[in-house]
Amino acid sequence: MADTIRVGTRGSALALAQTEQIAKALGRAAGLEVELVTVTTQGDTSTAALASLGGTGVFASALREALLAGDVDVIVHSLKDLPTAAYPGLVIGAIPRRADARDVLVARDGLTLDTLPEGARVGTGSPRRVSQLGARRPDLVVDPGLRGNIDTRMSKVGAGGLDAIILAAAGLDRLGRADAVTERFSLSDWPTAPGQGALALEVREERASDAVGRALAAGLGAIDHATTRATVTAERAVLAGLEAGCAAPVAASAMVDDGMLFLTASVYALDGSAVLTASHAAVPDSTAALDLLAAAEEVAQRAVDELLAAGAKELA
Ligand SMILES: NCc1[nH]cc(CCC(=O)O)c1CC(=O)O
Repeated sequence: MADTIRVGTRGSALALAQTEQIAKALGRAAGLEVELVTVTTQGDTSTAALASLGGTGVFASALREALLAGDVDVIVHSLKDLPTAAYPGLVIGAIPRRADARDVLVARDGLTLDTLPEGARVGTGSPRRVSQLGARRPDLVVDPGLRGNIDTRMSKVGAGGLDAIILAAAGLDRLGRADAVTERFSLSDWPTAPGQGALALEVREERASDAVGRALAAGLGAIDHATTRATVTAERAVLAGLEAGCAAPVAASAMVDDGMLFLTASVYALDGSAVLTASHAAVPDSTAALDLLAAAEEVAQRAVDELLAAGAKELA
């Protein structure tokens, strides 16, 4: 490894924006130069439905091959697009502080979910969002074909034939497009995808032990955010525990407040006709602070047990 860290990223505007931001912070923390290397993935070039390409994992695999081959030293993922299974030879080196985990509505004429007229067309390709829309506004028409980068999706609103689309707040915020948002949904009644709004920096398990390798390890440690790591660990453990494929309608939202960890997880029937929700908390005892990572696994297990007992498999 030279004394430049090569950071692998997808080539979409959002991927480049978020990788640039975090790579700069990593370089500063490590005291090293950073260089962005764009890796094209099948998920970017194909217009086929994500599910037919093997799910959101298509975004990760080309990056991971470049990392394993030594073409880059670190890769940056949107955590919600990263499959929960461990990848041989690679580890998550850092999970930085999470951005806004909420979903937002981008609608014509300042409309909100409550004020969209009956029969309005709302675009989203996410099964979770389709289910949530069906539960909240069964009278709306969902256009499930919405794919492509964020600019393409936003151009469909208004003159493009859709009345609204639903997107992740984090993506719009990182691209500087928050001005287009007409409503931010509260996480308590519209929980979002496990890991939404968080990034993961992945590295090779076998670290270089030279000065640059040590500086990279120190930099990763400095940008890692323990609270985010705990909350996304809880959320992703729900996904793994339900043995849900990445396209399954599962939402999970965890938070740490005053040393306690709270988790709410929901599983949806695709048509929005039913939803199962489990909420659990881990509270420290009077003698010791919570081990947040252990608590994350433990609350997730309780939520999964409750959801499975309530029939989540039959729904999802
Ligand atoms: N599904 C694609 C995807 N993956 C990550 C984000 C951006 C937000 C994030 O970091 O969670 C988006 C766009 C979206 O869902 O609107």
